[in-house]
Amino acid sequence: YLVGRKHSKYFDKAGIKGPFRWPVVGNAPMMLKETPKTVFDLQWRLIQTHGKNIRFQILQDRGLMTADPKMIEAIMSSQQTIQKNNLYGLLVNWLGDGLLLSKGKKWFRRRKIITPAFHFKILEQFVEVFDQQSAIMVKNLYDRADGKTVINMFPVACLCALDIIAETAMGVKVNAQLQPNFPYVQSVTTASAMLAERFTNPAQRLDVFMRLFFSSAFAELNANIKTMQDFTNGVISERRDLLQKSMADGTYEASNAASQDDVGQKRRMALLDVLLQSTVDGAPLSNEDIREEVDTFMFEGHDTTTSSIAFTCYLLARHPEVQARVFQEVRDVLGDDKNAPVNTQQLGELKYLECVIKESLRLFPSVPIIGRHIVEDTVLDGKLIPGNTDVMILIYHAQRDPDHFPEPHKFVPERFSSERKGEINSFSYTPFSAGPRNCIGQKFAMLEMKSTISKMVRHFELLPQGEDVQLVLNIILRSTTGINVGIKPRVY
Ligand code: HEM
Repeated sequence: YLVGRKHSKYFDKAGIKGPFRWPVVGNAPMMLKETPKTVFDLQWRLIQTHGKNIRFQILQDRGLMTADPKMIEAIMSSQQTIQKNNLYGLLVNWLGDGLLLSKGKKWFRRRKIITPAFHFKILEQFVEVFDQQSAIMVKNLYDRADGKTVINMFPVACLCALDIIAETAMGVKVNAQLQPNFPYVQSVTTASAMLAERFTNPAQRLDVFMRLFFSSAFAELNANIKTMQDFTNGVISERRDLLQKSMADGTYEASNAASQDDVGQKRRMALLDVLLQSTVDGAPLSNEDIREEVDTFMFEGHDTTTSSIAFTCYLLARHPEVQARVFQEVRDVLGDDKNAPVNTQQLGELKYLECVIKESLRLFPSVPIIGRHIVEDTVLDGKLIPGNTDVMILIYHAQRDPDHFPEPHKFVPERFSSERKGEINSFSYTPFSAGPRNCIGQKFAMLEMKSTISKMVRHFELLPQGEDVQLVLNIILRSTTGINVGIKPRVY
């Protein structure tokens, strides 16, 4: 009761309003009729009625939703507000204290150690992997390239993204695209789907309820998590042994670039190798520390890029004039040999494609909402926000705010052109978050997306086949109707 009084007092003083709250239960009754499909509309109505900062209460939990760039800036820029909220707890059995979930000193130290793993020199060697795996993706699509067959791009891009992240994070090929029933691949896809289900189904939120009412699903989820962790642990031990052996026999090269192996083949550093060589206060990271981080890359690094690759293909299929411009640029930069591999410099020259991806991430941000927990009373954008408040940053709505984006629902890649630089308020557009807790994989993701999407456009004309998307918040942004296109081989 006292917590409630304090929140009411502070929110009133800050002029933050919200929908009617019932005694004790707050806004819980309003939420009963909402689903992950209706949540975006609900938030939009709340913004229209109460403004861009909205207070809410679900039972004893008090919260603030915001789509206000000034408030978003205050939250994202501050070191005081980097703790995640309870919803992320669903991921803890798999990701442990990895970078996405950790807090306080542990997060700070880990972030410092992991940052060099995403150095440009490391990312540069991954471009070959992006290229090879996207080549497999397009090759697999040719038998459906009749211009009529409806292709849901989500599962297609998902297997490609899984192959890419496994090879770059762990240095192993899992061949998801060639043999999707490989146990590790099955476990990642099954566990991701089951976690998404838990996310959308309030009855499955708490482990105790899962254990009591969904015991077989819970056992299946845990078995899949175990399969993934056993696999990651195996890879880590193997690569630690290799590293120690090479140090012992003098063949170790402490470098962040690719080196040659015994048979003269180029050996790539995986993100995991960088972590194996890192130390905290002189001591190496333990296998368990590394496991949490590698699993975090596997999780954060595949569904997000999948969603973005799929939505970008969808938008290109439905905007032929934009697609024609992308195709022209791709031909100008990459040439007419569809199968010639692409390098980092060329990807850097695909400037219009970059605008297209950015605009696609504006309309369809893979991470449409970020949650934080404000632990102590904190002044944010001149407003005193009480401690013990859950925050939801409504990235999706901030990025469709008509005050900041004229014709907000229209797909206009030119918004991001260099001539119009500076027109977009940085905190109304944050698909990768911003500030100290932003996405560490942003550059990795951009290179990967440019590689896969340019490959699609080089090989196929994308056509507007299939149902339109029906957005649903399901950890990341997905569509209940698929993210559909048709494809026709390009002849040139
Ligand atoms: C289109 C692709 C991607 C999008 C839109 C995206 C978006 C985001 C966002 C919004 C956050 C902040 C989450 C929060 O505050 O709760 C985040 C964090 C993170 N992302 Fe990404 N991400 C993408 C790809 C990747 C990739 C490819 C990797 C790894 C290879 C990655 C690794 C991470 C990690 C480790 C964090 C946690 C960082 C920290 O808390 O210090 N992401 N990402």
